[in-house]
Amino acid sequence: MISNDIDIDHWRRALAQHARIQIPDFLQPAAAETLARELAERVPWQLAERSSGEARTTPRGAYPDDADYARLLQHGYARAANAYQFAYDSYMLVKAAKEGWDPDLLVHGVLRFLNAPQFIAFARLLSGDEAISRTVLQCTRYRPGQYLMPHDDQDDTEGRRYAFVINLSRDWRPDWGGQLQFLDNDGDVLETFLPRWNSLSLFRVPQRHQVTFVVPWVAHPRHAITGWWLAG
Ligand SMILES: O=C(O)CCC(=O)C(=O)O
Ligand SMILES: [Fe+2]
Repeated sequence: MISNDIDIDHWRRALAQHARIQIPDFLQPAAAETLARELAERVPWQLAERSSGEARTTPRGAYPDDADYARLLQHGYARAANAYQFAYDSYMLVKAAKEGWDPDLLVHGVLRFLNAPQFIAFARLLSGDEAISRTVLQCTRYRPGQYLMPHDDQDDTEGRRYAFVINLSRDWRPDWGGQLQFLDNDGDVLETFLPRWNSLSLFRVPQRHQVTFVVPWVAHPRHAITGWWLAG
């Protein structure tokens, strides 16, 4: 599934030095194609948003209708003036696997693959973090008007060590928004990762970052498989 051509030593040094990297051509091309098609055509999306003041993901099979969706988005925008907000589409792979949802989807295999001993060994090698013991995962989709405001991914209960994003949308343009940006405490943008086709964005947690607002003229959604490497 993962490309055999990744220069692990190079990326290990870059990650140790910068705490964030973007590896191009991460998956083998056929795997990237297959997963991209699945995200575009088969994944039954849920809406993740925070307009009530708490993170919520719509239950399986209960994506809001157009009117409810528009209302939720507008509530989120109104509250975004003063509070942390986000709105994006998600498919909760860990929960889906636990509860046996949609067994025909190939993305379940990605969760298994990214938790196999060989992959955990790869994660430890790349990061130098021997405490990494498992991977949690979700599929994500960002459409026009969706976004994820600045946050740092710190989660004391889960033990997140690294965050990663496998980007599966083609030919992403910088004017489309949907960029992963790293921020300092003054609000300056330290670095921007365009969600490039088949790249792996990988960064140490905690770090302040955001996914910028996706513009109305975007040609297609921003699809990704994203997750964390956890300790313990
Ligand atoms: O999709 C991305 O580029 C980053 C997503 C993210 O920061 C998150 O889900 O916490
Ligand atoms: Fe994040």
